[in-house]
Amino acid sequence: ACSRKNTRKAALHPLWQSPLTIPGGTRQSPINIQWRDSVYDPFLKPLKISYDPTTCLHIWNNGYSFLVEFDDSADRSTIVGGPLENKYRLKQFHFHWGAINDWGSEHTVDSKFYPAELHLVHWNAVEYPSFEEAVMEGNGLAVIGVFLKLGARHEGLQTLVDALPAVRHKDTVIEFDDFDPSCLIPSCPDYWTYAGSLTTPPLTESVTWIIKKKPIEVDEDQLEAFRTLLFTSDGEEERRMVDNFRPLQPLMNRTVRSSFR
Ligand SMILES: CC[C@H](C)CCC(=O)Nc1ccc(S(N)(=O)=O)cc1
Ligand SMILES: [Zn+2]
Repeated sequence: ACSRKNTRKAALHPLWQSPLTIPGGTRQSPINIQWRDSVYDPFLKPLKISYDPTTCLHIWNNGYSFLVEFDDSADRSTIVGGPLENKYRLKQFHFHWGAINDWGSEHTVDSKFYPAELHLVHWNAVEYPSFEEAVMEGNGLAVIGVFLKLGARHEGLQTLVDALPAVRHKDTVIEFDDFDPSCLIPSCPDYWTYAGSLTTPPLTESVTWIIKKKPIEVDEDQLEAFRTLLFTSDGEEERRMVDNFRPLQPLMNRTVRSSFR
């Protein structure tokens, strides 16, 4: 019998209609974080987070997730330290979640999925003139990942949840101000860090990932509120915004470092 040449085509993911792995990609995200394979790095500094709630601008549904965007025209909401060599400005934060609580996060820890994951997206405004340029550079972006687990109601998240009905459809936006996203970040300083990529197109390999070890707790109603959003615009046949996470990507030649023993 003839042996079928193993022509592994890049699988297409229904949500993004683009290759799951970038051809030639060596640092794609998300990945599974194998706790015992992570390497403690004593030279990692604590992450310093300084957000100004008055930089918060609006919430919008971009058809992949809902984003809260910030005024990044000055160094008013920034992070510095941790694995970073420069100060990075907060541009937006958004979430990824599942149709049910058994999955939804993009990263996994020892192959465990969380029901959702928060991404706070920052860009290197010291070295690059704009977010759009930083997106194309190896050290252009820094994304803090925070896992969400089912538990107590999160009061800080509730102000966001209350605004979601107003951005139910793709390309809807509402003004949203005076929100400090540091209320969504666990106080425990422990994190993992690795070199990765955006998890939606353009999938550029420009992200220093900082994944918090501790999750935050949210309740079932708050997760359900995420699932009432739609991928589709007003007037289109409704498709619920769920399972908006990218499949796990190969670790390849990377080490995940931990800030803790
Ligand atoms: C020209 C490109 C454009 C400007 C990029 C727009 C953008 O912000 N994309 C983005 C941001 C974060 C993530 S994630 N999920 O945190 O890895 C995925 C995609
Ligand atoms: Zn994301």
